[in-house]
Amino acid sequence: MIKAAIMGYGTVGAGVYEAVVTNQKVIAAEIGEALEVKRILDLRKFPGDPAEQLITDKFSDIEEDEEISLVVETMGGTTPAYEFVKAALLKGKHVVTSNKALVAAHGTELLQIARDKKVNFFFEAAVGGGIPVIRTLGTGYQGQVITEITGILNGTTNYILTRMDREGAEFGDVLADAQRLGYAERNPEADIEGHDTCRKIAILSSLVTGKEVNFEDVYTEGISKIDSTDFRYALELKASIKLVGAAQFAGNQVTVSVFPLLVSDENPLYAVQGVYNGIVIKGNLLGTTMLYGSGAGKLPTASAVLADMMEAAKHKNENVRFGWTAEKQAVTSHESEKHRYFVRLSGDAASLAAAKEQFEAERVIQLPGLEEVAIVSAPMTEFTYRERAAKVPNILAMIRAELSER
Ligand SMILES: NC(=O)C1=CN([C@@H]2O[C@H](COP(=O)(O)OP(=O)(O)OC[C@H]3O[C@@H](n4cnc5c(N)ncnc54)[C@H](OP(=O)(O)O)[C@@H]3O)[C@@H](O)[C@H]2O)C=CC1
Ligand SMILES: N[C@@H](CC=O)C(=O)O
Repeated sequence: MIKAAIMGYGTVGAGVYEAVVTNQKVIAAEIGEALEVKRILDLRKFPGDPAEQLITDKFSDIEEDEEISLVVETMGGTTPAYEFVKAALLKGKHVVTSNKALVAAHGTELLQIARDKKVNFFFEAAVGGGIPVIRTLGTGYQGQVITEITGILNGTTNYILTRMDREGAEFGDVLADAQRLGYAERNPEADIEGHDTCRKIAILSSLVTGKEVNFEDVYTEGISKIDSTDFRYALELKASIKLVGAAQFAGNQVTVSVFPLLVSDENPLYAVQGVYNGIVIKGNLLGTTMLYGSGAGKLPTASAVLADMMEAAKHKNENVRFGWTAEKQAVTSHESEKHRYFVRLSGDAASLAAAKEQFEAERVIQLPGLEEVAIVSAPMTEFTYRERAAKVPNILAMIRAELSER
């Protein structure tokens, strides 16, 4: 019998408990013994909950319990998650977490402690919710060179953008729905301003390079400036707007950034709607693949946590080779990245003339009833865009664009 503890009985933690109880027969058949949750750490009491008797508010009840060999961390944030996870690993317990803030900030150290202690530190649920992207990167892509990852990695923002696009819904209303459905972070600014996507693409990039990609080196823009007029233009361009984390790997040249992207209906990410995530991975042998599935929510996320628990149970006495080393991976400035740019301008002739010239405009879009105009630029680097934009008066907004030339 494997005895586990869950730290944090919120959306994901409760999902993990439910998954372990509901699927106990399947789990036992697969790992050859029963998996039981012995303790749950939370500050609240949960009267009437099926797990009520397991709740404790003392971490020492888990840390000091030698029967507990597997700890799941689903509290979120880094304090006290870092302290508790480190202590559990140092006690020789396996740790599974869904907490990307923890993994991005302290993953390097925690992976090393796990290696030293011959236990495992797994975090499948930290990226892509229920999508097994981390294990797929580690096993399914073995032996080939990964050149690019572009992913919709945040369920909350994709849910918000989809409803703004499809229903013309207001940003604030749909954010409240995402919170009610358990998709959003405790502080939803982490979703909206792109910080959550930033941590996720930094984690994926660290896994690809085998070195630590510091999330603080990742250029990050969120979706708070996207408005309903942007979606009117997107419709005209047969496109939609997605928040993406994008990384390119060319030898030791690595660029990683997060930004809203106009994607045409020919791009596989266009079809990724609602809380779903889609992660396009390019490899030198396989070409392009896309992983797709629920990016947030109670049971989809619990499914990824449970898979990690099973993997730890199958490797009780060994550390599975996984993660990255303490070597730092330099991240090249995002100014070298090349895009097309969708640029909105106030409608005066001088602005439009300057924009057409500076951005080598491939398209000009004038929508009825708007006292403004927009262009789609030729491809150019961020550096060139910024230099040229300084010469164009009255730019209202800019969104990077992945549009075909039709
Ligand atoms: N929700 C989702 O869809 C997904 C979430 N994640 C990640 O999983 C983690 C958990 O998310 P989620 O379940 O949504 O968050 P919740 O806020 O729903 O749950 C966190 C739980 O941990 C408890 N908690 C917080 N601090 C402590 C503490 N010091 N001691 C004991 N209990 C504590 C909270 O209690 P209280 O409420 O009383 O503070 C709450 O019950 C986060 O890192 C998140 O980023 C990853 C993938 C998807
Ligand atoms: N807030 C996150 C939760 C999962 O990681 C999201 O919306 O994707």
